[in-house]
Amino acid sequence: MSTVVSLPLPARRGARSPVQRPAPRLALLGTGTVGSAFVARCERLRAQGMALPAFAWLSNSRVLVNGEGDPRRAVEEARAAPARAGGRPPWVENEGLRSDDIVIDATASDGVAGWHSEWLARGIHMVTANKLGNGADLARAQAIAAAQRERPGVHYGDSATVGAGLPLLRSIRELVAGGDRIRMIEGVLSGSLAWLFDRYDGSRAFSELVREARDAGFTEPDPRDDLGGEDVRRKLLILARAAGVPLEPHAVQVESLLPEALAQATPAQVDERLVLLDADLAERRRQACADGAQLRFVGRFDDDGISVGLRALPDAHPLCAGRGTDNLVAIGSCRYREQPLVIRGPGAGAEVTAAALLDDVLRIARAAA
Ligand SMILES: NC(=O)C1=CN([C@@H]2O[C@H](COP(=O)(O)OP(=O)(O)OC[C@H]3O[C@@H](n4cnc5c(N)ncnc54)[C@H](O)[C@@H]3O)[C@@H](O)[C@H]2O)C=CC1
Ligand SMILES: N[C@@H](CC=O)C(=O)O
Repeated sequence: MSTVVSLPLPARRGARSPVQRPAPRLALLGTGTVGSAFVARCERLRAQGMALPAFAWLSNSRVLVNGEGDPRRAVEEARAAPARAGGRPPWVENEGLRSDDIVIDATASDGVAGWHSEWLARGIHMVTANKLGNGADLARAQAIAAAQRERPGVHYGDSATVGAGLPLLRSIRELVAGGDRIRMIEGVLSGSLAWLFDRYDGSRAFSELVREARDAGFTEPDPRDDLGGEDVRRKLLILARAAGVPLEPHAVQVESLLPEALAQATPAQVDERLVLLDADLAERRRQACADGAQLRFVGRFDDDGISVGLRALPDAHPLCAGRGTDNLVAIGSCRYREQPLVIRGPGAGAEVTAAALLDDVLRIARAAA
């Protein structure tokens, strides 16, 4: 298998009717926890007879590899490639994509998210686990929405970005399309923090659990994005914007769990500084237990504002009912005025996220057929 230099359009074989278009192909960015699980799922289902678009190429920050052979071997090759010293990412010069192809963003890269609207404008479908498309600056989310309006047949699949594919975004969009108004969204939106506070019973240090959550693939590549509340901020922004409320990131009040020395650490220092979390969280847990409460990291959006932070909730509070990586989200609207609509289920992990990406790919492939 060789590194791709360029991808010219394949020669057309035989006669095609003028309306027949080449089959869409997949181009995967990111071969880490989520990207490699996506490829494994595709190839498992393909082996079981499911019709799926072929891979054109896969890329990470180091190399771009042709995916037309065995994509699992392409992932191994990409993951084993040596680090690159700076410069533009490997796919920028050589992407060779054509309209109707599907780019899957399984990176956490701000640079890649900056390309989403560009690909849509070129008629290339996007499927993303990366929240920095619709969950960062408002101007970027608006550019993505504008590109979709200008190319109505071109799809932006973002179900993996909130709840790792739980039917949260879909439900909000359908309620709004049906004339409803979303008045409130409240819940546990971080799978890793849900898992951490579910497990944190005082028998082990919080920092030890953070390492376990990271190794299990629940956290962001940099776990400070979870611990600092950034990940939940992004998800709340995505949900609020889907509800038709165009908020800027600074509108969200974020209570970070990070002590300053951990927030300022270099990536190489993060692991050793995780212990700095322990004393404060042990005290907050002790206080919560004394009050008959449990710690939950909660995001809330309503007419009064939007906030993210750690709350001590009474044991019987509905948001304490989640287990493991469960996200548990209540949506209040004009339709669901008395009792909120509640959506609960696993909200992090490579398998559920890869499945959400593939669901979006399949929706696009079906629409294109
Ligand atoms: N782990 C989870 O449960 C969930 C993760 N996500 C999202 O999935 C995304 C990926 O997460 P992980 O797989 O855990 O991260 P990871 O750190 O394991 O993998 C990231 C990959 O992106 C590649 N990459 C970075 N910059 C790049 C660039 N400019 N061009 C091409 N490739 C680039 C890296 O080389 C690496 O292969 C993140 O945005 C995360 O928020 C979303 C839902 C759930
Ligand atoms: N790090 C995220 C992964 C899914 O979005 C989380 O903990 O929920």
